[in-house]
Amino acid sequence: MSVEVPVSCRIEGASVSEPSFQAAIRRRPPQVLGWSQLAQTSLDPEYDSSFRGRHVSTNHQADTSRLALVATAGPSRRQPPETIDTVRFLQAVTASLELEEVLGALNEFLHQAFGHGGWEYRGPSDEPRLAGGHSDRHRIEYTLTLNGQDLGALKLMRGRRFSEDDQQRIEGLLALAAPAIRNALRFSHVNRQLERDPLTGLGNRRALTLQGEQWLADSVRHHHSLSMLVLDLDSFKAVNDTHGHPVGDRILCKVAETLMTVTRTADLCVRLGGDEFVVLLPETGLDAAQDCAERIRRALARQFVETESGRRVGISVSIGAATLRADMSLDQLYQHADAALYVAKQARERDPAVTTQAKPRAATQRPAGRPTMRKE
Ligand SMILES: Nc1nc2c(ncn2[C@@H]2O[C@H](COP(=O)(O)OP(=O)(O)OP(=O)(O)O)[C@@H](O)[C@H]2O)c(=O)[nH]1
Repeated sequence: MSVEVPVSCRIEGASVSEPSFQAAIRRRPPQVLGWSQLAQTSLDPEYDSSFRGRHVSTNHQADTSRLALVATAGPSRRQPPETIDTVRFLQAVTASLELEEVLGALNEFLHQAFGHGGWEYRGPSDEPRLAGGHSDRHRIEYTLTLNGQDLGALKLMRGRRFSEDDQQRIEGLLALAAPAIRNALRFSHVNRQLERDPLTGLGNRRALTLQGEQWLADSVRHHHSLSMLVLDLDSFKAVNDTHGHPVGDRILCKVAETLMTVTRTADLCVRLGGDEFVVLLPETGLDAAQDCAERIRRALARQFVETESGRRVGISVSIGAATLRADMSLDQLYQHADAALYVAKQARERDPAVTTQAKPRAATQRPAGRPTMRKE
């Protein structure tokens, strides 16, 4: 029986294969390994060349500041098992590509073997931090790397110290889990890219749908308000036509930057497409949403982009606001905000000095052909 099977069939297609990892596993065919064998699998110097160093950098010798091992309070009460079912372990950590689930499965195993009470994972770059259990006085932190690739850092905590034996065994399991963590990180990265507008770095329509549906359900469940702003730049076509698309692009980026500055971290700012943006405001009623819209409009009115010839191109925007009412879908919330935007645009066309966004009017209809929130 080969433990290569669950790894390759689960991971193939989602990431490149890891020949060194598979080669190492192939040399240890038995399903159940003793701890000493497992430690050798990952740490045997024979494998160092194929692994290009250890999968797991413990730093406990090189960098003691990363490792806060506190003196033991007494003898260990719980002995780790003498063997580990590597197939079951690999099946558990490769059963999902979701980082949270991979780390959950890993920590479940670690908990069974070492009885740690809590863990914290800090991913590389902008990965969210994940944690489980509770913090405790004895901590050990592993910096995870796989063939030189940063996989983040995992901190384990428990009420008694981690012995040298424990550390070696934990390293063995982390080494086995490293490819699964790497694949989950890639999956998470790809997913985030899919929800991002490449020009401005804001969320896109997909992000709005995913996050919006969740916030809408939360708002209904907890009777919280939820509001939406729909923004559309004024005469943006003329900006493009007069100054060229690169200047138009810089204006779109400036709008995104301003939205991120003016709104709260809890709000979601997305570029829906073209010169249209949406801000979703959780726990916000209509009055507060309109205040926010006015803050955005004023902030944008102070911004400009300078052309190569030194001309300053200002930014003008119309904004519609709407708040969630009973039985509204996300798309209906968008349509209400969009109707308010339409009123604001019309008012501005009649009188360019009109500044504020209009309230939604039930009777207001967009001309046919306007995109709905769901349309790609
Ligand atoms: N620079 C740039 N322009 C874009 C992009 N996407 C869409 N556009 C342009 O945005 C313009 C939007 O034009 P319209 O929808 O007519 O809007 P408008 O000129 O702002 O008109 P009003 O909304 O009525 O004030 C079009 O000229 C599109 O080509 C982009 O990524 N970059």
